[in-house]
Amino acid sequence: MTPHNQAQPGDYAEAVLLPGDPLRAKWIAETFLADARQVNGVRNCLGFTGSYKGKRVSVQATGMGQPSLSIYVHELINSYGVKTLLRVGTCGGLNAKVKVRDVILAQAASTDSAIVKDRFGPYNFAPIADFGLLRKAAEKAEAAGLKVHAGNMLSSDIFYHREPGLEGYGLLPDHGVIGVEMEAAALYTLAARFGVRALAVCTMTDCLITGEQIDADARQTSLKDMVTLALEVAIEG
Ligand SMILES: O=P(O)(O)O[C@H]1O[C@H](CO)[C@@H](O)[C@H]1O
Ligand SMILES: O=c1cc[nH]c(=O)[nH]1
Repeated sequence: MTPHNQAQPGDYAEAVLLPGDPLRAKWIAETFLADARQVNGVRNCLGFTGSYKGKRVSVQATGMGQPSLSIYVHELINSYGVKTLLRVGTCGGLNAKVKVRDVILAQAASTDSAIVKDRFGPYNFAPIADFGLLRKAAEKAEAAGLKVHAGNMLSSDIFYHREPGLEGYGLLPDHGVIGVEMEAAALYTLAARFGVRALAVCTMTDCLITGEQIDADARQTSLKDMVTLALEVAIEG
């Protein structure tokens, strides 16, 4: 047990899906997992373990932002022996090629966060996805006919910028950064630090160029493709 997790050793599978939203964790457990049981409820940051296609898988909410994700991921790795971490998130779109409901595989995660910057002194560390997970996700998405984009994500500490639309993102969209969310860079940095595997898979739910958004119902259905993809990758080990 940890300050943020009441699960016992062995309660988590080696592969864990990581949504920001605790209710998404519950929805994933209820919708996709067989024999799911809740393993964590501290702060309502819900965690569940069950099975998908006969293989043991867990899902744990991380809350929003890199400090919150870092706590859950640090503990999952160091107290519960988790080896494969798959973020299943939502993101904003920074590139006209990425349409609402498309899935982004975060090949790398740029960031404005001190949580990554302060760790490396004079160096600019590049947080990157595990190549094996990324390749597997890309292959499975293609086989399933899913519209996915692999590319550079921004993990920002800021949701509401003062400037409208793309203006808050400086030169990043011109340098191939295609989406913005709030956790992947910390996830990749912790995975590198502790020698485990991580990939962030995000559904684009609001386009910062056109202002188009999907409503809550459409959000749920469109997240199904992303969650199925992440589960398929998770069970292959
Ligand atoms: O939908 P989730 O996984 O929470 O991800 C995105 O949504 C939240 C902001 O609304 C941030 O956590 C961001 O990364
Ligand atoms: O962090 C996020 C998540 C979804 N949409 C955004 O614009 N930002």
